Amino acid sequence: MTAPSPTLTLVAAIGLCAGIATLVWLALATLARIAPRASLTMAGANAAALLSLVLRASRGSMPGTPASWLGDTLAVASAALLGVAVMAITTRRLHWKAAVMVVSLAALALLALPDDGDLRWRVRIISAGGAGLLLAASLTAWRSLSDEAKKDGRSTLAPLVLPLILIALLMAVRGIATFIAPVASLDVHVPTSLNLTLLWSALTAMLLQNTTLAFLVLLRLIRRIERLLERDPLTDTFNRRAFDRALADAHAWLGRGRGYALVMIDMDRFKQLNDSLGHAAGDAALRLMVEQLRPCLREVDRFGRLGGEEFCVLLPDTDLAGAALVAERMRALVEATPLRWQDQDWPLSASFGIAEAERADASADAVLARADAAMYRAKGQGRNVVQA
Ligand SMILES: Nc1nc2c(ncn2[C@@H]2O[C@H](COP(=O)(O)OP(=O)(O)OP(=O)(O)O)[C@@H](O)[C@H]2O)c(=O)[nH]1
Repeated sequence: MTAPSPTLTLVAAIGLCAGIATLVWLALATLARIAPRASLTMAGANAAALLSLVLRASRGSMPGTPASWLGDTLAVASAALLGVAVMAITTRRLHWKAAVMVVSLAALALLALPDDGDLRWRVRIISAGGAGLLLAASLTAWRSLSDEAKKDGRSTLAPLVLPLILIALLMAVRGIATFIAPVASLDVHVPTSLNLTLLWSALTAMLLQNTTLAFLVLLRLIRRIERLLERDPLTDTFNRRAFDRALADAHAWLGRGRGYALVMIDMDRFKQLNDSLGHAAGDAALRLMVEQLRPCLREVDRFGRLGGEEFCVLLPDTDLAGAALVAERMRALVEATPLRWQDQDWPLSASFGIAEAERADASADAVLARADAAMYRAKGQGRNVVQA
């Protein structure tokens, strides 16, 4: 009995990985319902890779048949689906259009090629289409993850897409190799050292792309759970626990020379609004106020809901004068934007209290108490004012 050729063994290993990955992603999408759209797309990417491998491996026995063309097209489709899955996980949207367009163009180009045994243009089309789509998807994912991290004030997950950029580069290298390597060696069945290297790279890429995507799905789930634990569901501001943690962190920096200020915000005559228009209108007013005030804040600022209609903004590296400016801008904005409810305008206003952290403050609670006292002074002065 003769030993199987090393290239065939590697092709079988890649196929096995693609088959197992298809089943795992299908189970994630349908049984566990974890990131179902992205998981289903990943199942599609692996299934397309497996089918493409089988069809392209049998090219020798059925040259020039539709099966051979389908195998090449599926190779591009697999990379396209991988790109769509990456973007689905990172941007939470399915970007199909560019993928469908590139795969269709590649399919047409592959159809137009003469079947004379010269694989150079086939490999170039597959490499260019696959590498281009995957690179574009990875860069979009990178941008989306970076933007999200800036918004949430967390470290970015963007480097997680680096393995996918590497895979896109490997695909490009495969295309470039067609300009250098002898024509006869482009058939992967021929066990040249170039083909063995390419097949090992493809096996690594197959494992890498699935583990990278699984990692992204997992981290996204963790981030979502963290977000649920630290956000107020009505206004999407920090809840009391998360705000207290941010405040304690800011206070710890005070000893190292980085100050901060607080702006306490309390809506005026909110009970009256609730009693007159109903609780739903009260909720809408809280959401409206938060939406209005968000543009006043920097990425480093923290907006928290302390309870009911009371909010607090933490302004790092800010003194009392800076906090007064921000608070006055906020006060004017709330006053200028009435709540539109059932075709009627209900005027809104809020009272503001500001305080700057001082080295003598033993804890953040002392600063919070000063801002709270200032806010109550604002209420006492007839509301809709800023007090220090
Ligand atoms: N709609 C709505 N109302 C809430 C929420 N949380 C607290 N409230 C209501 O907010 C009202 C707060 O009333 P008060 O503390 O008397 O304050 P106020 O009417 O704004 O009076 P001043 O602060 O003195 O101007 C209460 O009626 C609470 O029931 C909420 O999440 N949604």
